Amino acid sequence: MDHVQSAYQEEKERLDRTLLTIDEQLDKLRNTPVYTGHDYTEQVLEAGRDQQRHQLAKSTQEPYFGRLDFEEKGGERVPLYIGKVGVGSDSPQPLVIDWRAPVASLFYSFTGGDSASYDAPEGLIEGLVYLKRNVVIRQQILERVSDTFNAEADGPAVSDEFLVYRLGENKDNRLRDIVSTIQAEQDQIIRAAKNTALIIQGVAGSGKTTVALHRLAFLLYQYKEQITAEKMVIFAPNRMFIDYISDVLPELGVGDIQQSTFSDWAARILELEHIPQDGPETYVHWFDQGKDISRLDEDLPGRFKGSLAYRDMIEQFAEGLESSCLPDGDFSPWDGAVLPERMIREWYMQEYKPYPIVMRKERVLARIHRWIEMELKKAPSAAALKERKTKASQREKAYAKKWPDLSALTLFKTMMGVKKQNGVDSSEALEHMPPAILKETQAYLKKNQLREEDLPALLYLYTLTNELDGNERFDHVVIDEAQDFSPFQVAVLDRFVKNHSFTILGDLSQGIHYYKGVRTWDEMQILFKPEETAMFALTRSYRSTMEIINFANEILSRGVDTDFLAIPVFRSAEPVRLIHFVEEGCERQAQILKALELVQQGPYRTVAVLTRTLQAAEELHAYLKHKGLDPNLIDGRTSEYAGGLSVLPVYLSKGLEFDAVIIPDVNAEEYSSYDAKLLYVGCTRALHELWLLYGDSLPMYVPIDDPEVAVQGWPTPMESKESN
Ligand SMILES: Nc1ncnc2c1ncn2[C@@H]1O[C@H](COP(=O)(O)OP(=O)(O)OP(=O)(O)O)[C@@H](O)[C@H]1O
Repeated sequence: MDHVQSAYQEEKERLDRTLLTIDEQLDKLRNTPVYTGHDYTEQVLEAGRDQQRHQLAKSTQEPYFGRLDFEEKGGERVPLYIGKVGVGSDSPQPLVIDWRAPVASLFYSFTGGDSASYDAPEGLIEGLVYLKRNVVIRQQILERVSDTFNAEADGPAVSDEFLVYRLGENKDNRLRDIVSTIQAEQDQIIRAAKNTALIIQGVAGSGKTTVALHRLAFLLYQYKEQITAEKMVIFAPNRMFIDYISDVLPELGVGDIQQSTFSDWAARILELEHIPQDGPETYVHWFDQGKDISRLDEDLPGRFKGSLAYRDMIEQFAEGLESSCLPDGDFSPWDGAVLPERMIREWYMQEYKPYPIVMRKERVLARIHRWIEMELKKAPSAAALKERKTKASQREKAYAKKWPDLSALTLFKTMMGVKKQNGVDSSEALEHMPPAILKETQAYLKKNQLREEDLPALLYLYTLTNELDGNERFDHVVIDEAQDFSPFQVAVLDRFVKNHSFTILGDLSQGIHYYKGVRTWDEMQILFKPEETAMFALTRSYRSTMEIINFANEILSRGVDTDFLAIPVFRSAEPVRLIHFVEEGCERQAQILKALELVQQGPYRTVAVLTRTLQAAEELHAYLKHKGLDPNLIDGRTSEYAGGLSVLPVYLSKGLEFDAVIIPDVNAEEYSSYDAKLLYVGCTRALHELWLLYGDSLPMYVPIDDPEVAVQGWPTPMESKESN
């Protein structure tokens, strides 16, 4: 029997034994009567049994995915089986170890060599690794056994073979977990300590979103006593993206973590009736009209309203509120009774000083109410009492109205000079506003409109004037696509999260929303003290083939000055294809259809056509439908991702991935010299195959001259056959 066969046999026997033991454990649990009484200890025990029942039922289909043979210094060599869920046993060695347990980190961090170590609660544990093995089990059937390290057979290196096999698979319409192939650079981020603002620059396809989701699952396991799922949140760029990633956490056995867009969350906190959210109109404005972005920068409303200078301006305005809130004059509930201003001021400025201003206002008004009630007791007759009560009620209401309305929205309008409020002066703050931005903001505020870019300011005003309650505070915040977030947004979120516990992930090379977001990570890092933050880089791209990554890298290095080029995993497939085609009307669409039909002959489950504009996507979608295909249009309003064939503008493809991608209209006219990043984003969406169709003039950053990275022309019939 050769090595592969004997390894398979060995694992098959071990799997049979494991499944049997899990069955026995499950039987035992199922035969234990469910406790329904009122005894608290028994209830806790029952909850534990219930969770165990669930976990065992889950692990019985695919109990583990990896094996690591480890010999702890001074101990014996033992095989450790690693799965999504830990399973105990009668012996000290668990049957299956949870992938998040300290010892399981060896499975991911070990990159070959003579010795290995991992951090355990009791300190650093050292030893030797003999074997690292991947096992694929599907519905209790052992499908594949693959050794990525075998000290006795292959020598010192860990091979990528299993990873490449996994990456070569076609994707369905959801992001998946990667527990069986987490790479060392990713594991380091997943297991990083909780109370740090981690900032991760990761190239396209380096697993940022995936790593963030695994990190949440890890944190919940590692800090189960300190944090809860409901108080963790992942901010994603849009609702469709949330749908796209929504399977990963349940696959990892984790529920209840909030997944939201910043706008949805902000609107909830601020109790806004309408959610100000960038939609198709905003995108068409910024993306479809080919802007010369060299002229734009700090004067962009999104950039200014995301800056720390703007935050400071708001802070200054909020500080001024303290002195302008209290109405002038004594309070008199009826003629002859007076509560002197001096008294009210003392309550407001001294007794209630420690509280935020909204609470101070509430407390002062409540105190005045109590004072009125005391005074009423002194009324000489029932008739006088009645009369005083009526008067007091009117005057109390009138007095309350003399205080400014401190809701965040009204304060914002006041600050912008659109609403007048007693004594509140915003002139000093407004001196810092660029006049054009102020004018534009005033114009839409007058129409009772708000924009997404105003949400950080509103939230900041809210946090400066209110006390956040426990339910509003997060244990951990993940920001995905963070290059499109502003420093001010992060500064605001920092007030909502405990201990700066952030995972902030993004890719500056994909910063296509140039009208907002950051240009360097320093813009965010300066929000934290050096000991509160750490920076990581993910440099390998796992999504796309070598051919696609090399091609996309060329676009980036020719079109943008960048330090962030992706390193591909050694996975080779079809060359990138550049096709010169006729651009006119129907002919153009017919050729896109032809490309699509050729690509769809491949074994792909998800294919996308990425157009330059929304209008082009709508037209192509209609055409393909008319031709009997079943495409899904993604237009910026879509909240579910259906997979299959998608048609969408290239700027909406960020974060998504498809087995094959076709990008039509790659012309210098459509993709100006400022759009290299946009095209880079489009190209890096493809896992296995990428076609670009162009008319007369390709943008100068597209590498047409390098046969190493792309071939030209339609595939010959021979090539089509070979590729299938
Ligand atoms: N260690 C890994 N093993 C297997 N697949 C991986 C691994 N890391 C990432 N992937 C896969 O690579 C693809 C890209 O992952 P993901 O979308 O999380 O990357 P990203 O960095 O967020 O990408 P982008 O910034 O381009 O949107 C996914 O299909 C993911 O499953």
